[in-house]
Amino acid sequence: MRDIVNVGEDYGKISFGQLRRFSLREIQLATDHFSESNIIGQGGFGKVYKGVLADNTKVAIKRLAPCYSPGGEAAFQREVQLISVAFHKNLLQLIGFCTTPSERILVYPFMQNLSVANQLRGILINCTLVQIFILFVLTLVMV
Ligand SMILES: Nc1ncnc2c1ncn2[C@@H]1O[C@H](COP(=O)(O)OP(=O)(O)OP(=O)(O)O)[C@@H](O)[C@H]1O
Repeated sequence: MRDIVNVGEDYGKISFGQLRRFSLREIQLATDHFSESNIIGQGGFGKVYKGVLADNTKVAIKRLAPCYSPGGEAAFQREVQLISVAFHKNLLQLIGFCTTPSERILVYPFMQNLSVANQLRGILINCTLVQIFILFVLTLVMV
């Protein structure tokens, strides 16, 4: 049986499954008030923060970028609805969400591998840039 959560006049009634609804205060405490030092990634949806909940659970907190609107609200509803009904062994299960007039946030389990993969991608890009720079300098020296 799915919970129907009324999240405000703008949203209407949305089915969110068995998701936990977090208060903004809980999210702020988990991320140390969205501290820059807790940013672990940036996706099309917005910034992703590492967080620790009151029960010590490590989470990844996706904060919808304000500039994502006007499509942002619809995208948020779609993402929450789709993820709340999608159960698959390869799909990261959404823990919960937080929504206020100014914030739309998704809470996922923290995956160390995802974060490491992102860091490796950054290192790889940096290495490629260094290689291009070295090739450029060598070309200048040889000409
Ligand atoms: N659950 C998670 N645990 C750890 N790190 C995560 C988690 N989710 C996202 N991240 C980090 O945040 C980054 C951005 O993730 P996000 O899912 O927002 O965007 P994306 O994977 O680039 O795809 P999209 O195109 O949907 O935005 C990832 O590359 C990863 O480093």
